[in-house]
Amino acid sequence: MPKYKTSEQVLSLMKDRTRVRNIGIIAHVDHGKTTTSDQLLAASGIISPKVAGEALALDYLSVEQQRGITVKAANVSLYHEVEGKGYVINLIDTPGHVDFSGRVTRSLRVLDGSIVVVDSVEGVMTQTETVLRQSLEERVRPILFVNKVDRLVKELKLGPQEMMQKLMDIIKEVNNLINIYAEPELKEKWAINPTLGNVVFGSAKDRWGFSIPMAQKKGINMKHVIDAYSTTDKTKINELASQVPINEALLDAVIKFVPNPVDAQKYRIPKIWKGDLDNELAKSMLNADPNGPVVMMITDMKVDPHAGLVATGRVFSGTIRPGSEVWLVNAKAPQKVLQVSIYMGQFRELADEIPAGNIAAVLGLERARSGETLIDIRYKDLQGSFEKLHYVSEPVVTIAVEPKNPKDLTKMIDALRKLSIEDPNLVVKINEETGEYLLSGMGFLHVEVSLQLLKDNYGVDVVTTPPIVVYRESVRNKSQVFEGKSPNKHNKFYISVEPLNDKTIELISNGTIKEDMDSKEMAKILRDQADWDYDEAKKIIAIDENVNVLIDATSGVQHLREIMDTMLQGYRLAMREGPLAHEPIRGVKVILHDATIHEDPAHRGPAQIYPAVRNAIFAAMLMSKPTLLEPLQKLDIRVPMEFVGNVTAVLSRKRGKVLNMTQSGSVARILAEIPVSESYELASDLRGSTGGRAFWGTEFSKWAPVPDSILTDVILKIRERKGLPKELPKVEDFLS
Ligand SMILES: Nc1nc2c(ncn2[C@@H]2O[C@H](COP(=O)(O)OP(=O)(O)OP(=O)(O)O)[C@@H](O)[C@H]2O)c(=O)[nH]1
Repeated sequence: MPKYKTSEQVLSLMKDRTRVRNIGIIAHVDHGKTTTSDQLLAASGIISPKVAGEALALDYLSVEQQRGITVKAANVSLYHEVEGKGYVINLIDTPGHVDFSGRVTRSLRVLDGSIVVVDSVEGVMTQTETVLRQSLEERVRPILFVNKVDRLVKELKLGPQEMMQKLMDIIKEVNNLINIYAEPELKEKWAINPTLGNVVFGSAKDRWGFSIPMAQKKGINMKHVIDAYSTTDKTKINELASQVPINEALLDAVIKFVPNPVDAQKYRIPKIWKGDLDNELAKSMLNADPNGPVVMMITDMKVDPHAGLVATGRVFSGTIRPGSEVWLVNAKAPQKVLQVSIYMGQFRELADEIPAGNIAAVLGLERARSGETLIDIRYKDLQGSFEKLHYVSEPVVTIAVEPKNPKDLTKMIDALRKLSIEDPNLVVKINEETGEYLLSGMGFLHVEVSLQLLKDNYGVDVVTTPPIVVYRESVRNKSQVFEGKSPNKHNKFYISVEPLNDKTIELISNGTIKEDMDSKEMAKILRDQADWDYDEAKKIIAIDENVNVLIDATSGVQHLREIMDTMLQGYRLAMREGPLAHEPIRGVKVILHDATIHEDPAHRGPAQIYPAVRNAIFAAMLMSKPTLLEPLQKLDIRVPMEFVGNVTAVLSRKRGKVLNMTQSGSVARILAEIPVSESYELASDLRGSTGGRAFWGTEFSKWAPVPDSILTDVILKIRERKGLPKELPKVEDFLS
C-alpha cells in the first residue's frame, strides 16, 4: 500500500541526507517515461492510484497533453519505505523528444541517478543512446527499466525463453553503451546486472514490474506474465500489479543503487565544479554540508503569472532559506531569496529551509537564468562556478513572428522574453534590417510547441513565416593574405583564413577548449589532439561562440594593444554574419598577420576598425572556396522489411543518405541522415509510405556543406529573404 505523507514529513526527512535520492527518468520518445513517473507519483500518495496512467500528472501543460509528449521538466518529491526506513526521492521528469534535449541536459545536472526506460519491443534507440551518454558524462548513475513487456506477449507472442532472450539482448546493448561512454573507473562499477536488482522488467501501463531478486522473493516468473496476458480478462494483470507493484520494484532499486547526495557529491563535484577544490565552498560541497556556505546551481527558470520568476535547482552546499543573501556568479549581482519551496507535482509547497543535497524552488532571483551559480554572499570572493551545460543540439530552425492584432505587439514581445527565459534553447532575436521578431529552436517541433505556448499561456495569437532553416558559412581552402582598410584609410589589417580541422571543431564544441583557459594548456591540447603547431596554437586570442578562432601572428605592431578590444569586437561582429548570406560563420581559423594602426585615437575608433577587420576577413573568405553548411538530422527508423524500399525512396527524395541498415526478425533498422531543410513533412511522408508501420527518432547530427549543385540557389534565396541584393557577393565589394 502506498504511504501517504504530508509535505512537512517529506521536508523533515530531507534533512537526513542519507535518506535522499535525486533521480530522473530518461528515455527515447514514447518508451513510457511519463507513464512510469505517473505510477511512481500515484504510489507516493500525491495523486489517486485510480487515475494514474490516464492523468499523466507530470505532463501538465495542455500542449503536451494534446501532443502526448513531455515538454517541460516537472519536479516532484516522493516518499518510499524500504525495510521500515523512509526515504525522499526527488524525481525530475525529462522530455524525450530530441528537440527538447536541452532540458534533459539541464535536468541531469541536479540528479545522481537515472532510470533509463527502454521499450522491450523497440529496444535501444538513438535517443536512448544520447540520454544514456549524457547521463554518464554527468556522472549520473543509470539503472534500467525495460518497459512494455506486455507487448512481447500480446504483440510478438513470445514464449518465456524467447522473452528472456529478448530482454537479455537489451541488457547487453545497454551495457555495451555504458562500456563505451562511462569513465574508465566507473565502467565496471556501473555496468547493470539483473541478478543484483538494478534492472526492472515490467509494464508501466499495467502497473507491475520486478527485478530478479524481487521476483525470486515473491515467487513470480515470466510464465505468470504470459498467463496474465493470455486472457482478455484483466484480473490476472491486476493481481500481478498487486503482487509486484512497479513503484516498489523501481523505488527499491533506486534506493539501493542510486547514491545518496553525500556519496554522490564526492565524485560529482570534481567533475562539475570549475574552480578551486580546496577552498571552503568546494570542501563543503564535497561533503554536501548543510552547515556550510550556500552553493546552488539553477537549472530551470519558470515564469509564474502570480509569483514571478521561479528558479529551480540543486542545493549543493549549505541550507537555503528565505532571506538568504546570495551572489549570482554569471549575472555578477547580489540578490535576496524571498521564498523557498519543494515541488509536489505542479504545485510548490513552501518550506522554511532546504538543506544541501536537495532540489529547491526559489523565489526572488529575478536576475538568475538557467545555468546560474548562486553563492552565499559572504563567500563571493572565492571564485568558482559550475561547469557550463553542454547542449547536444543547436537551434537550427527559425521563424519570423508578428502578432495577429498589431495592438498585441508589446504583449508578444513580453511573452517571447518570458518564453526564452524558461527555455534557454529557444533564441529570440530582432532582425535589425526588417524589424521582424525571429524565433529559433532545435527543430520544427520545438518551434511549433513554443508558438502554441505563446497562445495558450500568454494569449498571443501570431502569424508566422514558414520555418526557415539556419545555415552557417565556412571555407574549404586556405586563402592568401588580404588587406582590409578602414574607411579613413589610416588603419590596415592583413588577414588570411583557412578551415579548422574537425578535431578542433569538436574540442571547441564540447568545451574542452575555451577562450578563457590558460594558453599553454590550450596549445598543448591542440598540439596533442588536433595536429596544431604548438607555437601557432599559443597565439590564439579569441574563440567565438560559433566555433571560430582568431590568431594574432603579428609582432611589434605599434598601437595594436590599444585597439585590441575594438579589434576583437570587430572580429566577433564579422563572425556573426558572414559574406555569403549574412549567416553565422563556423569552423574558420582567422589569422592576423600584420597591421598598421593610426597613432591618433581619434582616427582609430570602432567605426574605422570594425569595417577594416571585417573587409579583410570577408575578402579572404570569398577567395577560399566559401560554402554554406546546413544542419543534418540523424534518423533511426524501424520498419517491417517489406517497407524498406518505400522508406529509402522517401529518404532519397529528401537528399537523405542511408548510413547503416540491420535486420532483426522481420524488422529492419535504418540509420540515415537527412538535411533539416528537407525534414518538414518527413513525418507524414514516412507514415504515408509505410501505412503507419514505421517508427523513428530524430536527432541533430552535424553541420555539412550544402551540395555545390544547389549552393548558389540556396545563397540567393536566403539573400532575397533577408532583403540583400540578389546576387552573389564579390571579393571587390570588400577591397577598397
Ligand atoms: N503496451 C504498453 N504501452 C505502454 C506502456 N507504458 C506506456 N505505454 C504507452 O506508450 C505511449 C507513450 O507513453 P508515455 O509515457 O507518454 O511516453 P514518454 O516516454 O513519456 O513519451 P514523451 O512524453 O513523448 O517523451 C503511451 O501511449 C502509453 O500508453 C506499457 O507498459 N505497455
